Amino acid sequence: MVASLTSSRLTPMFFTRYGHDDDPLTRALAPPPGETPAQRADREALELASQRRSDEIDDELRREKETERKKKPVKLLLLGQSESGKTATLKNFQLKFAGNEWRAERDLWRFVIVFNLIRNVTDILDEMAAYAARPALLDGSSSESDDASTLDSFFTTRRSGSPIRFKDRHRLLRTRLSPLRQIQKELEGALGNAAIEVNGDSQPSHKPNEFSIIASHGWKSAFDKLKTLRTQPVTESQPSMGRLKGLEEDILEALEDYLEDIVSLWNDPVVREMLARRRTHIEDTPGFFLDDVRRIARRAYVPTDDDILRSRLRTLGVQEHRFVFQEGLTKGREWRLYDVGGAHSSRAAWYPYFDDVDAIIFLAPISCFDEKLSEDRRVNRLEDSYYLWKTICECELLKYTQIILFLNKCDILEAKLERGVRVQDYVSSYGDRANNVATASKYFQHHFKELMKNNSPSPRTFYSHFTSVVQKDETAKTLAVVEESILRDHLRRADLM
Ligand SMILES: Nc1nc2c(ncn2[C@@H]2O[C@H](COP(=O)(O)OP(=O)(O)OP(=O)(O)O)[C@@H](O)[C@H]2O)c(=O)[nH]1
Ligand SMILES: [Mg+2]
Repeated sequence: MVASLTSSRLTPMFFTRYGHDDDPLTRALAPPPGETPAQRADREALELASQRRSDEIDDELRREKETERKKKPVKLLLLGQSESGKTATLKNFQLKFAGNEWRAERDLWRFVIVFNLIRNVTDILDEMAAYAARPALLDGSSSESDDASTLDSFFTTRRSGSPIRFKDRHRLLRTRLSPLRQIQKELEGALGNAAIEVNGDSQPSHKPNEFSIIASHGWKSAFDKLKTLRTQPVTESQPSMGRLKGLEEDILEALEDYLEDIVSLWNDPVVREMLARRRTHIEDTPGFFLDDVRRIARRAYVPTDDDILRSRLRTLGVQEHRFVFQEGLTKGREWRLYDVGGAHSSRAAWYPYFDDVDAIIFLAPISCFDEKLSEDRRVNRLEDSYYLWKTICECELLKYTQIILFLNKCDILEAKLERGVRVQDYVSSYGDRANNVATASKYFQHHFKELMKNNSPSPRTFYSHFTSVVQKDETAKTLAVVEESILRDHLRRADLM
């Protein structure tokens, strides 16, 4: 190198000032004057030995760096509005990559599933009561006066001139099933704040501080609480500790006692008609288990993977889940998944996590084009997803972070369109495109892609997947692709550091 520089570029002046003989380093490295052949051999042997040692140290440093690189946890943030499927995606990660933890928690999910089932029942009872209170409004004729206003007598209403009449059996069902409300309350107490859904403007009265970092609310903390309650001995000073055992027994007895009534309520044509008139698609709501009541209301019931994926416990604040992957490309490596609460009140807690994540999975439920946010009934859910997506794409702090979009709830979208709900009635720009799942999902995907392109601070790749994250086999395939893509970025980042 020096030779070529010497011949082609350096000036005579350079040689005058920095000639080899004058260079201090050259002088220091030069053999001592008058060195004998034996001294020279000793010196060269010494130099060789120190070179070998230096190479060994370099190798050691390289190995240490490689080990560090392999050990560095992969950090993944799950974002999206409430009920978009973030926690369900996290469950799929655990199911596919960390089966031991998944199996260890299986029996605890029973509490959540039974809680969801009981809430399905009390939701129907609430709908009946609400309908009884305001039947005329619901049929679009506010002037209509009905001949009954309470469920205790009967209620009637009119649609296409045909009255609905609730009979004594409905009153009886309502009375007999009302003790389930107490069990629901106790389960809410055992599972914590995550069990309390926000509806409309109403907030839970004991609303927690949702802005704390790693807020202790969600499935993880609910299960920690259950585990403690389950293992603690009953003592007089701590009578509450034995409550879980008592609660478990109460639940099992109640489910056996009320099984036939629950089935009757759900299969009753008059109740179904009332739900239809109230436009309450209870079968599309999160944590719907009424079709499985005979399977679930048994002592021997063990939750299946599908049941767990379909169960619902909302997340508040941000929850960190650490798994050492037992499968996949990153087997042996720790992943830290941050599952956030998607409701408006939880969103301020997201920001501190943007700084140091390898990737984001953004969940956009595309079935919800005709729905409103539960925490703010004025806001269309699809519009809210677009808005959130745009905010994430334009964030400077996330400029170099890989963002993967899951266009989720495709199964519900398909069912909805087959039921005759028309996208164009809610999304005017949809025009007269075909009202089927393939066309609609592509249309929504295009909109998300455009938002990313137009709002990212610098060009980035648009990664997207059509998902129904309650379908575990399909989701497992998607997650394998996602794992590879995140790992690639993660290693690139680790190399840069
Ligand atoms: N049918 C269907 N249900 C889904 C899908 N994704 C999620 N769900 C269900 O929707 C409900 C809500 O999902 P979660 O994963 O709890 O939603 P989240 O985004 O974590 O909601 P927050 O914790 O409130 O922010 C659960 O009962 C899920 O089982 C889907 O693709 N299809
Ligand atoms: Mg959640």
